Amino acid sequence: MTLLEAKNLHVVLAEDDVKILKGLSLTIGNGELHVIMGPNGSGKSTLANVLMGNPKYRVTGGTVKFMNKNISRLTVDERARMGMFMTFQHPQEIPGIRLRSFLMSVSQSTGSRVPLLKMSKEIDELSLELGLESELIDRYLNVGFSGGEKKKAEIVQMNFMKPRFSILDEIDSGLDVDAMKSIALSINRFRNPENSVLLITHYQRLLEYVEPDRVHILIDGLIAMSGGKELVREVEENGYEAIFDSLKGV
Ligand SMILES: Nc1ncnc2c1ncn2[C@@H]1O[C@H](COP(=O)(O)OP(=O)(O)OP(=O)(O)O)[C@@H](O)[C@H]1O
Repeated sequence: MTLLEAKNLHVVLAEDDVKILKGLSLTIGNGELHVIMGPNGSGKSTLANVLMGNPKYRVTGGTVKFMNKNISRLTVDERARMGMFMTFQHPQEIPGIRLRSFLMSVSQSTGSRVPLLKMSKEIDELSLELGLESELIDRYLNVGFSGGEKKKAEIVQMNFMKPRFSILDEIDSGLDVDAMKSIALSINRFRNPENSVLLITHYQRLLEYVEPDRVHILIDGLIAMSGGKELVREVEENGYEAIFDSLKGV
């Protein structure tokens, strides 16, 4: 069953009408993990932001459906309440908010009746699993965290909130080998037939541990090619030039 369907998406920057996505279509089924790769500036983060409803971007054509509902007019908050979640390429520092209390209050605001002690224990277990010091989950969110610690904190949030659809924007950037492996294993443990994931990455390394259902190459605002894991290897070996050339029939 389809979980997310973007059809013929045309997107510009809200402030100056610069075209970024130029007719992009993407369908993701329940339980599937899709990977998006592409050259710098091709529109990967824009796609992530548009799916999540960031008002910096204006959709000038096309539709986005989530769980069969047209969500094009919904706010970020409304999309999050429907089960959409996004991690950021550069997670922001949020002084005043601690990860543990933030997660517990989000959970309560969505009607969870799980006792606080049990929630707190789950947060500890998830952090331990990722090798994130428990001291960090009681510190202000991302304040003074290293790059890798910020990414791990994002994955703790995903695992705790259990969103139907997670967009992971360069979750692997700046990670050492061990951190990369623990994040990959955590994504694998998170996967189930109900939860879908869109993974944006530049590298093959994470995909040594995470098995994608589909890989898409985004070039100049469009999905230029889709396929299996072999596409990742092709990109790693030949770069995007070879894909450009094959599209032009060179
Ligand atoms: N908020 C913004 N302000 C100005 N330009 C933007 C903004 N967001 C995106 N762009 C421009 O849109 C294009 C696509 O950017 P985007 O960040 O989506 O690319 P990307 O594929 O994620 O790149 P990278 O691999 O470098 O992260 C780029 O030319 C970028 O400069």
